[in-house]
Amino acid sequence: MNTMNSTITSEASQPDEAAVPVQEDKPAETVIEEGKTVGKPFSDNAKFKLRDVEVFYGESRAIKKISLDIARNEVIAFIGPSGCGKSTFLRCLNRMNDSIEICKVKGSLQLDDLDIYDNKRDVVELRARVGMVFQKPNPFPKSIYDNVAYGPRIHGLANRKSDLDEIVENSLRKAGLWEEVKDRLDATATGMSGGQQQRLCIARAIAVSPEVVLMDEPCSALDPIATAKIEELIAELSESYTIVIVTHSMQQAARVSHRTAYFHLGHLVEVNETNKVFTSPEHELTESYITGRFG
Ligand SMILES: Nc1ncnc2c1ncn2[C@@H]1O[C@H](COP(=O)(O)OP(=O)(O)OP(=O)(O)O)[C@@H](O)[C@H]1O
Repeated sequence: MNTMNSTITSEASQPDEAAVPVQEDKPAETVIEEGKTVGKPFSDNAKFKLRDVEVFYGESRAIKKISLDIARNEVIAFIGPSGCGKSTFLRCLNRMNDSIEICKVKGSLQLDDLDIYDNKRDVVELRARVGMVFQKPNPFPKSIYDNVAYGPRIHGLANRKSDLDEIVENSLRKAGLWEEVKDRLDATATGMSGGQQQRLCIARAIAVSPEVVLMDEPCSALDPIATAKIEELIAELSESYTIVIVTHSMQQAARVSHRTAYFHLGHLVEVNETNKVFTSPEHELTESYITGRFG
């Protein structure tokens, strides 16, 4: 476990190091010990080993000494109130935060034995291993085929057209989209429904054979039927990939994930088997959140 540098009393948007009173509808004496996460944050089969991770936006510390393992082929859900740092932490896993100039990441972040933040790291290669699907479907304004073929082309994964065709077909099949689009691969992707576009983005992400797929609220722009399709897909994909999903829906976390991580004010408060988090959480802040007392 990590060193515990300070003790911070819960609640929102206060200066980092201050101990501040909680709001009335929150547990009165709840404290979060920095760097201390209850439950089972570590694994014997880690794909990611993340230790004492801190993320700063300028002077403001958005992630506070988080340590966590993410296991191979697990689906882990990140949940917590708005602004608690779920997306910020997720984006560290493939250095998506690099594009934000004021953002600085500290600590040790390893993918297998590779230091993700090594200065010499090829970020394009890293993102091929750790793909990402965003909140809003963001297909390129190109054909369905070219969206999926884009990554394999830039990474030189296919020498012949027939190889590329095969990658495109397999990726669309894995994303549960092949039957719907096989007769219109040349049609523009932006003409598809929102749910189809999101499955296309998943096909695009898996076309470069990533080991990990990060999903940042992938269903928040979708209707319940499209959401159900993506959730089925997550279950199928978890046989081949490690999946990290940020979600505001506790029902979704309960349906799709093996472990759930509860974030609060930049701390990782609790990580446990999903069933345990939702039936008998160990930390009172987790309990307050899942019972709807705040969030
Ligand atoms: N680009 C940025 N510049 C400055 N501060 C940022 C930036 N992105 C996020 N933050 C801040 O970092 C903290 C964590 O934000 P983040 O988006 O990671 O939280 P979240 O839990 O994913 O929230 P939500 O559920 O609302 O998407 C917040 O205080 C937020 O205001």
